[in-house]
Amino acid sequence: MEGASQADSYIDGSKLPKIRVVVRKRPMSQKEINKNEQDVVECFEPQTVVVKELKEKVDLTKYIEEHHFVFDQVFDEAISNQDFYVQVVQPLVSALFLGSKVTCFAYGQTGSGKTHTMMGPPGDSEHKIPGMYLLAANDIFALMEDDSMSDFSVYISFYEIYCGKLYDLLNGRKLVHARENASQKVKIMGLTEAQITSVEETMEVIDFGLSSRTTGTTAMNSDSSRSHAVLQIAIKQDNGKLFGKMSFIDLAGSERGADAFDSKKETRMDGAEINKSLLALKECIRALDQSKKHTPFRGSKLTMVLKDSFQGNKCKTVMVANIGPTISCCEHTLNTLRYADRVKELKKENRDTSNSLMLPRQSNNSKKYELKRKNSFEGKKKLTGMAAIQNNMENKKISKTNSSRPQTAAYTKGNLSRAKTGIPGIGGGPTLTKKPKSESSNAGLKGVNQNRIHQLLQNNPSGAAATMNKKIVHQDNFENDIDVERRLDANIENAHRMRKESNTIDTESSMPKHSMYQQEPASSQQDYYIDDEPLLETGMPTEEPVDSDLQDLKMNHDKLVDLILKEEDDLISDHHKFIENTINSVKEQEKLRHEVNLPGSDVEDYIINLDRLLLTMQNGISSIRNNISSFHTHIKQEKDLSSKFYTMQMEQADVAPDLDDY
Ligand SMILES: Nc1ncnc2c1ncn2[C@@H]1O[C@H](COP(=O)(O)OP(=O)(O)OP(=O)(O)O)[C@@H](O)[C@H]1O
Repeated sequence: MEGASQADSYIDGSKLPKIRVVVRKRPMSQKEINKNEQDVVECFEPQTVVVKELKEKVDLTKYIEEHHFVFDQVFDEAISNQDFYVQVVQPLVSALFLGSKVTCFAYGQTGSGKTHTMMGPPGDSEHKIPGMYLLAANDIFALMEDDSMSDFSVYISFYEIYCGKLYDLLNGRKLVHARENASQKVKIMGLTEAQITSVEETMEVIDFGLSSRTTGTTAMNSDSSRSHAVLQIAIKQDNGKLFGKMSFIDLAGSERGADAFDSKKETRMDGAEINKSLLALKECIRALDQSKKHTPFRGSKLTMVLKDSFQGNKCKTVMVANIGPTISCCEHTLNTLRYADRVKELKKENRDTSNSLMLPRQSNNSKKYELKRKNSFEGKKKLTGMAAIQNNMENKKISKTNSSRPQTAAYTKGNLSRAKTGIPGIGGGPTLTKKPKSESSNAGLKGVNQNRIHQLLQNNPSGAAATMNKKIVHQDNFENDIDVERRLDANIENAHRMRKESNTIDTESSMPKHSMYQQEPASSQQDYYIDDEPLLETGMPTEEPVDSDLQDLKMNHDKLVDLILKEEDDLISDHHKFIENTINSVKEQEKLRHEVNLPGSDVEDYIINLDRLLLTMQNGISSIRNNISSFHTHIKQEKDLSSKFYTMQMEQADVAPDLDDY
């Protein structure tokens, strides 16, 4: 993307397809370079990615099998976050201001670059490379300055889905529950939604959420690769009505699905849940892509809370498949690409072999939409961002640790003035003056029109970062050291060379030069989706195990895991109710005891009432203990089923056909 001007790159949000699937390859890490690992992934922009898998025959000779995939767009290791944003996420921001619900998923194995893409690499505020969250926030607040948006406000929520449960990252990781209301809308009860008015506040809030994400109480749930992180930015009218919503989902490591059959119960539970949610996600996106009447959003908590992002013509979704480059992650890379490929099967006519973008780059079509302006919402909050969150938490007397979170120098308010952030693009943009409400409300019943969005995004502040591309690429690295810079430079040069050299894919020349490699005849390899069966043991969310007995076992196991997770939820809420009832009962008993001591009291009446109260308590205890016992039985069954599954799978692997049979 070097050299592409912002104007050339602008993609009109109204022209976006419902689903886009893009691939982003990360560069080699220093560790991988030190280990002399091979780079086995080649991206042929704009749409093709080729993975060279090293295989072994029974006679131990090695050969390469090439896997070709085609997506809406692929990006190699040379792409910076800024350029990636302009190509992939900025069109979503444009669609957001047309009133769409837009969603960006980052999918891939642990360490493939999901967080790097969404959050940017770790770094102090001076040298922080922004990820998609902040780049989008930057544009959102630039667009919010438009006169037509004066009666709208921006809200942010940030939560995590771990083992089928929702945790509010802006409220001390408090457990919250999703409920479907009478009009079948899914609401997360009690989820913190903070009003934000600037990029700086957005940064503070995200940073706060992330700090509570990494301070989990157990080693297991503090591992971010085991949970999905959902960041939602909502634009609401002043009367509280939702106008548009942008959701970023940093998905759990895709390889975690394989943990469904681990030896530890905890690991199995969340492995099964991750597996289930990634499968359900794929089905929901496919349903959206194919405009199906039924969307199976009830398949998992993840898809349930994102229900409104899967329905309606205005929903726009981008799935980013992050992949690693090396031979050691080859299997996971293939699984990621297969998953992404199934999310949206590109129709033949969309498989572009030319070098042009599939998407229209610019539109003159100015689509206007009508919005009713209503009187100011009286209950509008005064406090915004972190101040609102902290105020809220203080009011609720939430744990000390959260409210007294140490502010890092980088994110302390005041340190974050636009001019000082050091974030490429923030501070360099045009100054847009916001008209007073009375003036803008004379403007009529309009929102931001497409031409205006185009104009603002073209000139947007983050566009200033285009001039810093080289710096960004250098800083988008692992250890920020000189070696890594050199390596990245070399990688970038390589990528450019490859791009130039390869309008057609030459299997022979693009094969890694290594003595152990022996080229297998490229017979079937021109075709796509070679060796495309899902493999259970790989960690790829699995659809159907190879054998029907295994399939039955897996289905039963899934059901049992669902049941256990439900039992856990029910037990916690039943226990809560029991405690409340017990407190009331104790108060009543205390009253009875007081009354029976008064002169002339009816002792027989006292005994009857006491018996009633004790019986109710006893029934409560028995009911909870029965549920505990049934829970233990299911846990045992799940363990047996899991080891039976594992044994059968191993047996099947033993009798797997010889490679030569293919
Ligand atoms: N495009 C990139 N350019 C430079 N470095 C990258 C890129 N993508 C990823 N990295 C680096 O690779 C390492 C792993 O990336 P990251 O933490 O984003 O992976 P992840 O998929 O989010 O893993 P997890 O699931 O564990 O959160 C990090 O050091 C990150 O900075």
